[in-house]
Amino acid sequence: MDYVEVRFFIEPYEEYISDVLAAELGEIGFNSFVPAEKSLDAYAPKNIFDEAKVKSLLSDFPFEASIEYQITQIESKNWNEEWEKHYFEPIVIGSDCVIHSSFHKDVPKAKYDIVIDPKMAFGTGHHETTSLVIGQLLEMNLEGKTVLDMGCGTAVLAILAAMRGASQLLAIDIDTWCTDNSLENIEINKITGIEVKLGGAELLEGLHFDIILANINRNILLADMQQYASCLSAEGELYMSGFYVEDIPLIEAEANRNGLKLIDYKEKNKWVVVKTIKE
Ligand SMILES: C[S@@+](CC[C@H](N)C(=O)[O-])C[C@H]1O[C@@H](n2cnc3c(N)ncnc32)[C@H](O)[C@@H]1O
Repeated sequence: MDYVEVRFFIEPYEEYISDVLAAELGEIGFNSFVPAEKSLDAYAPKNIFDEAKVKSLLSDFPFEASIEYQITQIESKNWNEEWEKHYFEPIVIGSDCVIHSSFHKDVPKAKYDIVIDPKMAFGTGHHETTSLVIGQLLEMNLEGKTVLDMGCGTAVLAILAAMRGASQLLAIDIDTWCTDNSLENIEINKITGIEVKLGGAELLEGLHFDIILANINRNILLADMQQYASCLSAEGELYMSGFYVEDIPLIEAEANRNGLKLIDYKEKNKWVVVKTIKE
C-alpha cells in the first residue's frame, strides 16, 4: 500500500497541540504519527487520504496555533529504509521485554526478546499505547489462554502473548501492510499458533477468546465494542487502548451498554489502556 506523508508545522509548537492534532487526524484515516521538532509527521494510506478533510479539520481546530502542512507521496518500498534510518531504536518495556529490529546491534538482554521489522505497520513498542498494553501482558497469566489481537499492526502484542504461553491466537488488521508484516514478524520470531486475518470486527462472529487486546482508536472501539464483547468468554478480559484519559467516560459507557465493566486503567502521557470484564 502506498502512503501519503503530511508534515504539519505547528507555530507556536506545544506538545499537547501536536497530540490533539494526531488524535483528530486518526479520525480521518491517518494511522501513524512521528512527532518531530516543531512539527508532526502523519501518515495515511493513499486510498484513504482526503486533503479536503485535512483542511476542514484545521479550520475547526480547537487551539490558537498556526498549522501549515506539506504533502509527500511515500512509495511503499522506501518505508522500511526510513524506519531503519530515523525512527526505530530498541526499546525495553517493564525490564522483561525488549523490542528491536533485525538490523539493531547491541540489543539489551531481556526475558522476552521480540524482533519487529515494522515497515509501515504500527507497533514497535515506542507508542505509549503499545507499551501500555505490553505492560498489561507482562503482568497477566496467559498460560493456555486464547487471545485476540485486534488491530494487530506488527502483531507485537500477539507475539508477546504467544511467548508468555497463550495457546491459540488470532491477529486481525484491516490493512494488508499490517497483516503481511505480522506474518513476517511471526516467522522471524519463530512463533507458532498465531493466525493472521485481514479485515475487521465482521470476522469475529462465532469466535470466543479469553483475552482480547484492542489497541485501535476511540471511534473504532466505540463502533466495534459490541462484537468484541460478544466474543469474550465468561471469565474473559478485554483490554482497550488507543485513546486519551478524557475519553474514558465514553468508552466506559459503551462498555456498560455491552455488559462489560471497567475495572482498571493505566495511563502514560495522557494515553490509556483500560481493562474490562463481563458484568
Ligand atoms: C494503534 S495501531 C496498534 C498496533 C499494535 N496492536 C500495537 O499495539 O502497537 C492500530 C491498528 O489497528 C488497525 N485498524 C484500524 N481500524 C481497524 C479496524 N476497524 N479493525 C481492525 N484493525 C483496525 C490499524 O491498521 C493499525 O494497524
